[in-house]
Amino acid sequence: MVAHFAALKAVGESCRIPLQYYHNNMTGTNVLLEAMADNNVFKFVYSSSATVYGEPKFLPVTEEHPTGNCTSPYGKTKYFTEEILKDLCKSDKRWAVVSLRYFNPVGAHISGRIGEDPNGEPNNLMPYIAQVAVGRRPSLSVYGSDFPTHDGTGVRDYIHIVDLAEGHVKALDKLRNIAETGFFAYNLGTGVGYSVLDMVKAFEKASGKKVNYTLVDRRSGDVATCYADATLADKKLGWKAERGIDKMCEDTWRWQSQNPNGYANK
Ligand SMILES: CC(=O)N[C@H]1[C@@H](OP(=O)(O)OP(=O)(O)OC[C@H]2O[C@@H](n3ccc(=O)[nH]c3=O)[C@H](O)[C@@H]2O)O[C@H](CO)[C@@H](O)[C@@H]1O
Repeated sequence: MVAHFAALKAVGESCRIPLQYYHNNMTGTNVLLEAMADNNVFKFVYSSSATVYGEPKFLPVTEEHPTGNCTSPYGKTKYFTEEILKDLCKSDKRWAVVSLRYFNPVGAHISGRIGEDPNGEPNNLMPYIAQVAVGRRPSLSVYGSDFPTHDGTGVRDYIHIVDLAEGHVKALDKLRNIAETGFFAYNLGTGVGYSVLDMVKAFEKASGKKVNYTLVDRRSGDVATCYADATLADKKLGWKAERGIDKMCEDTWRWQSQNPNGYANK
């Protein structure tokens, strides 16, 4: 049996206060691991994040890149949890852990019925763009236009949520089929970086709507550029991202235009 740990990511992301981040993630990890061992479950997929790498020292970022120099408390919880899991695997050879380091998940299910509906004002780029396009918010604030990137705005590796889900299925298959134990980390990204303004343009094309924006100061903790080398996941899990930026925007727009208020007022 294989357990999945996505719930803790949701808990971490819904908390704004660093102490709560740490408390929820760290306490949750220990309680879960004990409960698993008590029930003879030693296989585990962990939802980690590219934020464990902090400000990239080289690009594209491989799994060999040093971790821990995180720029946010959220990133640190991901790093600390990975460290706990590595120690666990070293000290008890029964454990096999796959840590999936997500780059920037976006998009929605193709049906338009399952999508992202953050509470309050979105923190992340894609839901913000989608809410501006649908008329729910007047304008996007673009955080920083003086980064050393092709247009001055931050560059990220956006990955379609369905590709990400398929990465989990591959990770589960691997855990089911290997005799090997230990800690294994894989980047889940496309290997391509797009700027904030690239995303705005792609979304305008997919939706046919204007996305108004204003250039404002940088947001604290944001790095200039981050994108993955995802070849290890291809080699070891047989996974690679299949959906590009147009598909990410089309599917997000289908969800947002069919559900302008998210899951409310159906
Ligand atoms: C350091 C950190 O906590 N990173 C998290 C953050 O990544 P990250 O900060 O990269 O993701 P965002 O979607 O928030 O931002 C992407 C890019 O858009 C810009 N931007 C964002 C919002 C906005 O209103 N205006 C704007 O210009 C940002 O400056 C950045 O350049 O969210 C991801 C998706 O949940 C998480 O996986 C990451 O772990």
